[in-house]
Amino acid sequence: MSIGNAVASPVVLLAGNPNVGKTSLFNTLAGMRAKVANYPGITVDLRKATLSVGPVEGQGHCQATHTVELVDLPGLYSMETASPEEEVAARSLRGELTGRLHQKPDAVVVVVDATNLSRTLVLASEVLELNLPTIVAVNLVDSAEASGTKIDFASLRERLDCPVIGVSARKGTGLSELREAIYELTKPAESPLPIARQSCVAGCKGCQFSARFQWADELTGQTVQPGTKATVKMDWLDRLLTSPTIGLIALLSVMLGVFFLIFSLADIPMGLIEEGFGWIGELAGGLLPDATTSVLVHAPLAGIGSMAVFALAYWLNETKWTKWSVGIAVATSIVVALLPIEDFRSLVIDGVIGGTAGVVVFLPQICILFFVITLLEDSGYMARGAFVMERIMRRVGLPGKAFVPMLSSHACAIPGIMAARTIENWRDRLVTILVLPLLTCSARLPVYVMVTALLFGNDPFKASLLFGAAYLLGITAALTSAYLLKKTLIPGEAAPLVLELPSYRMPSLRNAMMTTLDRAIVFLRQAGSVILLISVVLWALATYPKMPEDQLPADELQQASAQLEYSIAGRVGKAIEPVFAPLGFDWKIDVGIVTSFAAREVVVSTLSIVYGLGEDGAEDQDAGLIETLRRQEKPDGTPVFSTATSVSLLIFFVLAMQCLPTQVVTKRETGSWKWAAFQFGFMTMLAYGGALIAYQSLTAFGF
Ligand SMILES: Nc1nc2c(ncn2[C@@H]2O[C@H](COP(=O)(O)OP(=O)(O)OP(=O)(O)O)[C@@H](O)[C@H]2O)c(=O)[nH]1
Ligand SMILES: [Mg+2]
Repeated sequence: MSIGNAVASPVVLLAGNPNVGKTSLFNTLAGMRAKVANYPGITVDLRKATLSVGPVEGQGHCQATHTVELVDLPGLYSMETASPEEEVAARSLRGELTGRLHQKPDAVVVVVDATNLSRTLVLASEVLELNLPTIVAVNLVDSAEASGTKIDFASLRERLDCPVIGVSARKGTGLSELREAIYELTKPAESPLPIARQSCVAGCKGCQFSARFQWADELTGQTVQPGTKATVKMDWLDRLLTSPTIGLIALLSVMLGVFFLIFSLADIPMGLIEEGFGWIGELAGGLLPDATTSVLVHAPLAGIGSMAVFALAYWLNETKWTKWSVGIAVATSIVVALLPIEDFRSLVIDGVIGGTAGVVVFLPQICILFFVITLLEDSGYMARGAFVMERIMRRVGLPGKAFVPMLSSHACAIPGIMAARTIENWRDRLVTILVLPLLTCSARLPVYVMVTALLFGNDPFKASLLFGAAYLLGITAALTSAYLLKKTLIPGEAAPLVLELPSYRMPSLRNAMMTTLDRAIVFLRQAGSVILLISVVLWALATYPKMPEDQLPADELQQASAQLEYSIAGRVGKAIEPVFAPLGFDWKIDVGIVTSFAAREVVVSTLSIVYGLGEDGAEDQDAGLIETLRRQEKPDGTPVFSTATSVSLLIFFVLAMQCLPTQVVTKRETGSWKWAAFQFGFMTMLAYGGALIAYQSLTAFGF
């Protein structure tokens, strides 16, 4: 333990080759939920957790006596590294990253793969030579056992001269022993003996690498008895799945299957959520103060309610209560308290409930998507997909290593852009970062579902085809943009992928459920904070200023929409109408386009507020967003959401850069606002151009 910093817990590093299960072990040991998948290069930065350790007592339970800081490192193949994330791991091991960790490492757990000991022990030999207190954790013993492999742990322990423990991060075996071993190495000792291990490559100059491989091979030969139940040979399957044509067809079919599943399974839960919100709306309508309530009752009630909503949104978004945020909350609450009763009812029913309901109904689709994708990733299939895509990616000048960032960007561009750190070459990395936000992230899902439901409400097959087409458009746009960037602004050859195919592993249901839960929480948090607040602001913009009584049209059915046009949102929408008219958008859609530049999902809530307010009678809310949108007509009596307009809207949302947080991360990772601005510019142009072409050609053909 470092001297002079007596309170800090000992630092224990989890190191090892990529894909040996370090993060899985970290998650099970410390109860964390860091991202895990069956291909290398998932973890790209340090992650820390507190772990209680102690001796094993009685029933094999670990008696916690002190805590250590457990650090999950990115995987690395060797201490002599090339890529930035491997560098992070190597420097942490050498104790050079003391700025990020409290202190130099006190102990290391080298994780090796029981099903591939000879390869994964190579790094262990390098780590052991750092002469730190070290434990070798042989992970995946469940898989090794299943194939009948026998490992002589006692012999390994003796030859490596350090504790060697067989563990399974998946099944939880060996974890108490591992905790105890960590405890033994980190407990305060009177006068720790310096460690001086012998190098397995001593006396070998210039042949270090091959000498290490030879050493690891020999050691494995002496201590491992290969399984008699030879592992199921999947070579033929891999040949098919990684072949250029069949592999691509397989990948497309798998994805189409996933979308079909989304549409056929999400219907019922989506209906339930919609009904639930309808019911909440009715309940609120009944409970809220009405014209008969005294202002003395209504005003304080409204003020307190508003404060409660702010508290919820701040809490969900982990916003600190600063002078500013308290000021905004108090000021808004006072305004809300002073609202006329009718406006207050509309704020709650149309703004708060309508705005969040519009987005939350898409939760089932997001859950199903992440559940299935996580299972696919964990099984090892996605790594085969990587091989297929790699050929195409290399042709357009993207490095093979861009696959993982591209795959993560299908959840959210932010972790995708961070994952691009695995790409060594700066130009390659820059191009990858610039095109990643073109891939379909989960925030686009609500828009995709809305449009597909508008067009093919009752046909899950056609809906999944259109959905797939939107994904494909994103991928094609990303690849084409990368190609063009490589040809013009940022030239250079792309490095090929040197990825070995991970073996198929049984996907972990628990992992899939946890990932799904995480994504659901992120989504709901966003709905309950950012989207809720934007919805309220938007409601205000779409409600005020009020049209003077004497100007309201006599026909009651036209009053609401006249009032909407008179509001600030209406005026802005009308002002920019000429800009978007060639794309087939009316001014109400334009309001949605403008608000969604902060966050894409907002367009859905905007449309439900704008069209909800524009229709007479707020009671219409519980008809559901899709029904409301379908009913909308242009002055000439044709539907607003015609095929051409719907497709154009979809294309706009596939291609547009509408996410402030992503822009901030692009700036951080590229070191300059210039690239973030460039990204915004080219994507917006692409979106406008794509939607324009689609709308104009579809209308020309009479759609
Ligand atoms: N059967 C089995 N699978 C495991 C075990 N531990 C991890 N896995 C699987 O192995 C794969 C890789 O796990 P990760 O924890 O992401 O590996 P990692 O070492 O952190 O990988 P990088 O971060 O890419 O270096 C995942 O598919 C896990 O589900 C285990 O004990 N048994
Ligand atoms: Mg990891």
